Amino acid sequence: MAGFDDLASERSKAQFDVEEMKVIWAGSRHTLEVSDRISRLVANDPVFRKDTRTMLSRKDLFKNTLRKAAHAWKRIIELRLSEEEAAELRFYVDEPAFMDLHWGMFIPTIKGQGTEEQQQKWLPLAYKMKIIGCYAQTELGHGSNVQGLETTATFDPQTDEFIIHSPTLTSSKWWPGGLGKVSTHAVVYGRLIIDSKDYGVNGFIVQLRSLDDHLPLPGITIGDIGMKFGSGAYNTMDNGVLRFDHVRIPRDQMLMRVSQVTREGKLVQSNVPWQLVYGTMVYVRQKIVSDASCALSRAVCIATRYSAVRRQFGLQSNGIETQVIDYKTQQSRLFPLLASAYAFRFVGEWLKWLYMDVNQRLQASDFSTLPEAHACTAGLKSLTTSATADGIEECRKLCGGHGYLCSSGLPELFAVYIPACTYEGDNIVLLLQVARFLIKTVSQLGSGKEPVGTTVYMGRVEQLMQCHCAVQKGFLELSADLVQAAVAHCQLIVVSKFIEKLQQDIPGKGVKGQLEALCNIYALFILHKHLGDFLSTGCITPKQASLANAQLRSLYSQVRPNAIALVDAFNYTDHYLSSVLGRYDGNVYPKLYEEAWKDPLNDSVVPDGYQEYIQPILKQQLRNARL
Ligand SMILES: CCC/C=C/C(=O)SCCNC(=O)CCNC(=O)[C@H](O)C(C)(C)COP(=O)([O-])OP(=O)([O-])OC[C@H]1O[C@@H](n2cnc3c(N)ncnc32)[C@H](O)[C@@H]1OP(=O)([O-])[O-]
Ligand SMILES: Cc1cc2nc3c(=O)[nH]c(=O)nc-3n(C[C@H](O)[C@H](O)[C@H](O)COP(=O)(O)OP(=O)(O)OC[C@H]3O[C@@H](n4cnc5c(N)ncnc54)[C@H](O)[C@@H]3O)c2cc1C
Repeated sequence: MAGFDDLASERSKAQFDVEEMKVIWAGSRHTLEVSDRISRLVANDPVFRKDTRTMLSRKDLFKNTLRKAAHAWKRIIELRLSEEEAAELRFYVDEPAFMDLHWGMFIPTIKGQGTEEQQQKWLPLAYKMKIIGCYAQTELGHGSNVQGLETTATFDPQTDEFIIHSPTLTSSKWWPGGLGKVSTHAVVYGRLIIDSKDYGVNGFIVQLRSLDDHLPLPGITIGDIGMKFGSGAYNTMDNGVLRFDHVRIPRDQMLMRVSQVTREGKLVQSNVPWQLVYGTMVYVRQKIVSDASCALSRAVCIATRYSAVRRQFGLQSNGIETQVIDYKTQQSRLFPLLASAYAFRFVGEWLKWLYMDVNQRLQASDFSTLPEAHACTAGLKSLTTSATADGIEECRKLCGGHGYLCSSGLPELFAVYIPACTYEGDNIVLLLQVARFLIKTVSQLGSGKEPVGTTVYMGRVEQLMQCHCAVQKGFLELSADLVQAAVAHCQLIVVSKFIEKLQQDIPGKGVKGQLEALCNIYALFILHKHLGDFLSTGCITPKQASLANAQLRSLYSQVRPNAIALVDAFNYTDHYLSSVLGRYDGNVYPKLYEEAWKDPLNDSVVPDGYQEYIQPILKQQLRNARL
């Protein structure tokens, strides 16, 4: 039968050791073992089903998310899962929820910005989930411009407290996930005011709801901000609105690793840079890059399997039509995305290392690599999320009409994923940060300060000094071009980290060869996409451009017999993929047919509303009534 046979025969063509590739994708044998075990545990638990998600009302959807989150927590406790296993479990439950913000932002903020005393007080409560926290930074009027936040935290020396207040409508906190209906606490970012003087934005731990009956505490107004893009999708999350009316908190609830306010109301700066107030964003952006490879690989897995099952035109001698994956146009759209998924995986691995390295240096009071870490996390977050969002949509199109069905898994994946281009920093705003960093680096070239790390190549490019002079005349005027320069810089990082990966010891028959092909596809595809820039700047000649294109075509042919095995190496369960088109067994058509009948619209043969709205048209009663 079509599908079963197709994928089985594709798998038999693979020219490399898929099991070893799974290890490379996972990062280590240990990580593969953990993710494999936990993904199956989630897939086999009926509470974690997600096939009806797009059909539920918002209230039912949200309650179901709460049920899953509670069940996940119960399983984590019962099975005594380690921190790593628990994180995998939350990942495979695959439903945005308040837990993401509690574990992903609230706890890391206390760890990164709290003093040791504050960590000792708050972290045990948060780890045991005796309190649930979120990250309340963005306001109705300001998100990108963090220094423009309006919420105030005024020190009252009489009572040794801060008064947290929302002075205007636009100062209402707006967007924080987990805030709307669940969180008991938040890290709230507001302006520190002492003796009428404004000391800029700082973080404060604020209790929002009673731990007895969950009602908001006096002076606090909270709610959900409403439905978001798509059905199901991100609507499982209670993104919230929050207002303060002179809410008092003890002085020791200001996060004081960066600066402290004494009992007398004096501000004391510690030796760490003030930018650490932005530290959680660096951490989360780094994570978002790895997550991009997951989302993109998921879409690519669906589109690749389906492209091998789907047949159109070109009857062969045996009377069977051509698999659409054999069309060169399909390959030229699909394989660069497959290569990107691998590229983002490896650059994500490197970024994780960079982040850990910066953290270790910070502990030892070495702050020298913080600007580079900020530029890399900001730029790579921007590049990978934009490419992934576009890539998921391309995968939907690669699946033709059936890709538009919710049962393909792609519409919901797209709807869940696209806000990643906005949250944790709008992608253009982040590229402007990279551009600033690049200009600063260029401006130091003449001073004898050698560029290091990801900017080391700048020392070799003489024209850069002239660029600097031009840019000094008007950063804002040239910002659209500077954004392109920032993207190019980030692409260079992605390609060079892929090459560095290939220089490592890579065991397994044929594995390295496949990765080399993917790396070359990634690099040549970028070159092909920006051919005009490369030619107009004289970086390559027209002859080299056509050689590059020919090489790209030949690489597609090289990858073709391995395509299914390359997506099998992601080791995704059918539960995680939640796609009829991407099923491991390729049994697409019978299952699509079966799925259709599950739609609530098919509960009755004659639809509700027939008598009121269809029958009168057919019987011409409406027209007669008008005559
Ligand atoms: C799962 C989904 C959950 C979602 C959650 C969210 O969305 S949460 C909400 C997420 N919200 C957002 O993502 C909001 C996005 N907005 C922002 O992050 C900031 O407002 C900004 C960076 C755009 C501007 O900052 P600014 O007005 O302060 O102005 P400036 O540009 O002049 O920078 C001053 C200096 O600081 C440096 N520096 C900056 N950032 C960092 C950093 N992270 N680390 C280290 N350093 C950093 C910068 O390089 C510069 O250094 P220099 O040159 O003086 O040595
Ligand atoms: C699903 C979701 C979850 C979120 N979760 C949280 C959360 O948990 N906690 C939290 O605090 N926040 C959260 N946010 C808020 C998020 O961080 C902000 O929306 C984001 O930082 C973008 O800010 P903004 O909305 O102010 O966009 P804006 O800055 O208003 O962007 C609008 C447009 O202006 C452009 N623009 C802005 N500034 C510049 C500039 N300087 N130069 C050129 N162009 C510019 C942008 O590129 C964009 O095109 C979430 C948002 C979403 C969508």
